[in-house]
Amino acid sequence: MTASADHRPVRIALLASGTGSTAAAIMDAAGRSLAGTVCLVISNNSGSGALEHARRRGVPTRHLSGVTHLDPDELDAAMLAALEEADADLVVLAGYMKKLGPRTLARWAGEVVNTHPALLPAYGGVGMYGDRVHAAVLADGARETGASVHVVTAEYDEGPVLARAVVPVEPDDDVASLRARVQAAEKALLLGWLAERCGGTEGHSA
Ligand SMILES: Nc1nc2c(c(=O)[nH]1)N[C@@H](CN(C=O)c1ccc(C(=O)N[C@@H](CCC(=O)O)C(=O)O)cc1)CN2
Ligand SMILES: NCC(=O)N[C@@H]1O[C@H](COP(=O)([O-])[O-])[C@@H](O)[C@H]1O
Repeated sequence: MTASADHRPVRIALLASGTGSTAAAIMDAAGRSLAGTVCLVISNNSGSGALEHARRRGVPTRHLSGVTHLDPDELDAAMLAALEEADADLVVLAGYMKKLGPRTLARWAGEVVNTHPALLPAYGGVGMYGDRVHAAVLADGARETGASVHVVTAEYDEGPVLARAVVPVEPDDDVASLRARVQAAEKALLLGWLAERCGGTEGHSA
């Protein structure tokens, strides 16, 4: 399916915790190579680069976290309300470091996706995020790693994998060089999947 049922551009909400380079890539593609629109960017980190990228592009933002809502159930309800208000069709976790709650998952069942910087199920689950993933790959002496786009379910990284890209590990890699190579492949993979989901020109092979 490309546009949503009423043939409007797919409304994409982004959740991100940190630098926001993935979120920025999606915002830059929206309305150009990607037939979708970014309707909201939410972060648990009020100082995140993701929120700054959104503000510079005139995209609405929200800071929702354990600081704004001490009770996890209230945070989940606030997340649901913010996404409903934004009329989101699709929710993309683009470097979001907190567990998405059950109310939000139930409302967008199957329409919440995450990008993970490894070939799931390898190097996934609790504690597996950001540079910790790349460090574990290097510590194991793995010859290849990659990126995965998967459906978000109740527990971390357990949902069905929708797309994956294999990335070689070079003998002289450190965390920074491996991160750079994986994140380049990850953005291409995610934008390609989004183009197939929403309509667009950046097709990809799974
Ligand atoms: N309900 C779900 N929520 C989230 C998922 C998911 O699959 N289901 N994926 C994560 C993204 N992620 C990996 O892709 C991931 C993020 C964070 C963690 C983790 O261990 N987090 C720590 C806290 C880290 C922090 O506070 O900075 C923890 O929970 O102890 C694992 C995997 C996003 N949400
Ligand atoms: N387990 C989740 C996880 O590790 N997500 C990773 O966080 C990075 C965010 O980078 P960005 O803030 O520059 O987009 C991305 O590489 C993403 O795969």
